[in-house]
Amino acid sequence: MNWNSNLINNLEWADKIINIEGKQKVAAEIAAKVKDGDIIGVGSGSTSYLALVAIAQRVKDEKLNVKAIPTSVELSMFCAKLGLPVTSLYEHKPDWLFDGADEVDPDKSLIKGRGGAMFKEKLLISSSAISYIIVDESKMVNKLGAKFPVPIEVFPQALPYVEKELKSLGATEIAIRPAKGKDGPIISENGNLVLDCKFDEIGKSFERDIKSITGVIESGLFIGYELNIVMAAN
Ligand SMILES: O=C(CO)[C@H](O)[C@H](O)COP(=O)(O)O
Repeated sequence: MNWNSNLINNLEWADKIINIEGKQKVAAEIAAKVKDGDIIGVGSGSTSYLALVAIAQRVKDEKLNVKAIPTSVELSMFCAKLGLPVTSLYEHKPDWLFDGADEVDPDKSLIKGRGGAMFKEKLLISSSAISYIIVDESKMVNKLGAKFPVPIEVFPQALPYVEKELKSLGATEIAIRPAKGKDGPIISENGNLVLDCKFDEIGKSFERDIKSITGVIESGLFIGYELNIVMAAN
């Protein structure tokens, strides 16, 4: 068993990753982009984890000087475990980043945030010169919202107001994301609630419309960003 597979086997969700071989192949392609001195933004989720493992392997083998900016506590812990030095947006701007997505439409717009990390993920994508989004065929949709609701991070006391505003934007279902392993709602890494919101139609202005509601920290809609979609073969 090599170094990579040891780490992957240690993950509690390793056996749940769909199309692991295809994603590992793409992870190797992403790792091949690493240059000495790079500052790399690290997205959250299982696909990002596979890319991180491949990058850490290259860094270790070739003794590269690379720093990561993780988008969640989970990925920060993985960076530590993999021996990848971590930095922050205070000190560095990412040269490039990789991340996953829950849905990708034909215009390369995304829904992200199954892991609840969309605020930091959007901050990193907005701060980075180049963004690689790793997906497979299962993430491709004709229309955003086809498979996933839109995650929205909300300041807790703003909940009644935000719900009212989301309904007037056309939300047909609004669910407060429940925690696992704790009673009550999930609390994001920024101390907020996460709503999962369904809309019949997601218009081009929706990302801006949702963000303009006082109390909304961020949504998982990524519309009109310059993204490189990297597809894992099935
Ligand atoms: O946005 C995310 C986390 O907030 C993830 O990138 C997205 O949920 C995809 O995850 P996975 O690679 O595990 O399918």
